[in-house]
Amino acid sequence: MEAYIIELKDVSKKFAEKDALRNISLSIKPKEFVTLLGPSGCGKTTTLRIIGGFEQPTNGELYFEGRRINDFPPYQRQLNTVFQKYALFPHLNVYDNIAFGLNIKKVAQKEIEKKVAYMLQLVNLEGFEKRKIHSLSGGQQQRIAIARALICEPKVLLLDEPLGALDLKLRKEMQLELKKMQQQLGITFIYVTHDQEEALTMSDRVVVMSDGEIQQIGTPEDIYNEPVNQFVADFIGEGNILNGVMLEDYRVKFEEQVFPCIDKGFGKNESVEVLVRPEDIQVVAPETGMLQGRVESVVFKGVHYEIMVRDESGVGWMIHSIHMAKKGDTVGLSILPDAIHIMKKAV
Ligand SMILES: Nc1ncnc2c1ncn2[C@@H]1O[C@H](COP(=O)(O)OP(=O)(O)OP(=O)(O)O)[C@@H](O)[C@H]1O
Repeated sequence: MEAYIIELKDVSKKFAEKDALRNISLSIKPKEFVTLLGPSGCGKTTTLRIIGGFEQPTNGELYFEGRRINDFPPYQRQLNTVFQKYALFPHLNVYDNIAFGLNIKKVAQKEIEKKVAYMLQLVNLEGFEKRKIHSLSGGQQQRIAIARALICEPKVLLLDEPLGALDLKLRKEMQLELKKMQQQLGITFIYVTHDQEEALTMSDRVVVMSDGEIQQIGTPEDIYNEPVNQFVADFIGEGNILNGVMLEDYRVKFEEQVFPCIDKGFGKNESVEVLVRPEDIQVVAPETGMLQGRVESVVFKGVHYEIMVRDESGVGWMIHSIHMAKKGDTVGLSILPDAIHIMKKAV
């Protein structure tokens, strides 16, 4: 078996004068759950459409199990797509919608019955065979769309914001269900979303994109804990980012406690960005803190308090803590060296 099921090599896409994608290279392994994540307009859908064969790259190569497929039409690629809008046939019932692809292929009716039953069980809608599409909720319709896409057993399923139209609670439920389905079937999923939490919850690897380029590819832990630049740090979760810090100043500022993390290939006089996540800062007594400051605000967020502290040099710090603090109090802030992430400064 090929090491990669899908490979994009230096893929670019121009629409008129607009660069929608610039030199995208991406290798996806069989059975991986890979998510393309980024803000609106960054090129996620264009990447997916190029993989699906609905769009031709302006430059670059596309491989499926090691074979170049640039010139293959969509129906000759062993993949299928689920869109945000379910695109079901309103005049057919649930059974006929799911069976559609197999009917086209003239598969025996007995076989189709068995497979539709399995699919309905997989998407948790047993007994829905005869239901009309318009009588289903949004979540149910999307499950049918997923069943319809999976019944032909594609090797790769492309999903373009498939949960975008659902409310938050249902979305979260479906995230877990989709992940379970993907593991059960052993199919490669390439998933598009602009929701960072969704990407972190579901993916084996996340591809963070901005403005037609890949910023970082990594496991959810990698991109959360070790973002390579300010864009990724900002987009994934919340963080305190100190801009343009000189490592020398920074060492002095944190009283040498952070010296170990300077050994990461950055020069001592290099200007860098420093990221500290809000949950990695502890509010302590003023005399024991690395920094001292005044509490500016405290907001209860359900699982934690969001505390804003302005330090003596005027830098504002956001802290997530399970302990309350009092507005106006002078406090100390303590940060473990491992929680201080140094990133390349944006050019
Ligand atoms: N058919 C097209 N003609 C011209 N420009 C296009 C076309 N399709 C996409 N674009 C442009 O290419 C860029 C990338 O679009 P794309 O739809 O891939 O982004 P996206 O990250 O999926 O955004 P969203 O989350 O809003 O769907 C955008 O600037 C978009 O306007």
